[in-house]
Amino acid sequence: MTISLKNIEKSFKTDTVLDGVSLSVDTGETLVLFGPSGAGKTVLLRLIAGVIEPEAGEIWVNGVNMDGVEPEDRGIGMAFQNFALFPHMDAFANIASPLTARRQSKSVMRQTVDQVAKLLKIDHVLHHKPKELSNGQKQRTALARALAAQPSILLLDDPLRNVDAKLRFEMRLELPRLLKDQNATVIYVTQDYKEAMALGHRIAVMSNHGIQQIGTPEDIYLRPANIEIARLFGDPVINLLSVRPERGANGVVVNLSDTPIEMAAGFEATIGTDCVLGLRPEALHFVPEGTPGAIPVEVETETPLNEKTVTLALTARKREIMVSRPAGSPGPSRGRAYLLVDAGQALLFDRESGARIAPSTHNGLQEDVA
Ligand SMILES: Nc1ncnc2c1ncn2[C@@H]1O[C@H](COP(=O)(O)OP(=O)(O)OP(=O)(O)O)[C@@H](O)[C@H]1O
Repeated sequence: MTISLKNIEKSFKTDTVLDGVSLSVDTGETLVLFGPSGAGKTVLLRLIAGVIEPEAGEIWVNGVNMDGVEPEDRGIGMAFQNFALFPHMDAFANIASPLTARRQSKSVMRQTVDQVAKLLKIDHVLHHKPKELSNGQKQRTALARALAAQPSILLLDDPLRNVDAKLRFEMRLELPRLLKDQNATVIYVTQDYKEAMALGHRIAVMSNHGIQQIGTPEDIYLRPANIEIARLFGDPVINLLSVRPERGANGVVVNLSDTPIEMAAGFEATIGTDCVLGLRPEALHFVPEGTPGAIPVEVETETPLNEKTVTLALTARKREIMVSRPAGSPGPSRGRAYLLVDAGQALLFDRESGARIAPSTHNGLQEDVA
């Protein structure tokens, strides 16, 4: 089942929420809608579900225009933020409700409910009524109900929002497997970039009434369309430093701590312009003094996190740089140190517009931007 949106426009009174949104989702694909609160993610799901109507544009499901098709006739499963559980039924009956309606046999029903309940870690509360469930459990019950129905199209609105960090981590690993088994076409809303990267075959980044960028998690992380998107993905956040590229001995360079960093090929057009250099904390590496191209810095603090160690360092002009390295790997905890930049991962943005500057290839063409 495919979904295709063409130039969708939606306003509430005078407030424009979506201004010309187009996207398509393939059969079996999980597309994540990611963006800040109020970006219009829920509104987009509700439009696809048919609960509200767009002012303009078209919604196609599997090649059929949904204009005038009632929500219940669209064959779409949903789990929305407000749970919408039946209060008089226990969690089991809630999850089983779409199967009951389809007159599934008791044993198939039991098996399906048990499987999703186990996966979502609510198998111990199946006999609880909604009022006896925590918000996180209610949310997982609603998600379990949507999954148990095994619809070909599934719209999931931030289904792990109220779930604690540890469980979310586990779900990020488990959910893609289940969705793959079901071969469902999924649109999944989240505000958590790690969830977006773990679950999405592609991610659509929404803000300012539309989709700012759509691409694979790798595209978005390594080739963000602009500074705003670069900042939304990654923890610690990407380092952003004002620079003016110059011509160096072997191509274009930018200066940090009075040391030239050689950029990858293709940035000649940026020479002398005001740019912002984007360096992911993991694209910086501590190296011994005297390593060619290394930048001198002063290490201020070191913070051990679970799987990585994050170091705050200052350049000669007291600009802050965050460096991240795998936990347990050696690195300085204070004082003078030297950093080598992975030039292939260094990004340049136009300082005025914030747009990423794509390097031109040797034949003068720009790289493909998603
Ligand atoms: N029925 C409505 N009437 C008026 N305004 C609405 C209505 N539904 C949504 N909006 C507005 O549309 C905008 C987008 O809302 P939406 O719920 O889609 O955001 P979101 O991206 O899903 O945010 P969150 O991540 O917080 O759920 C908001 O400014 C909201 O106030």
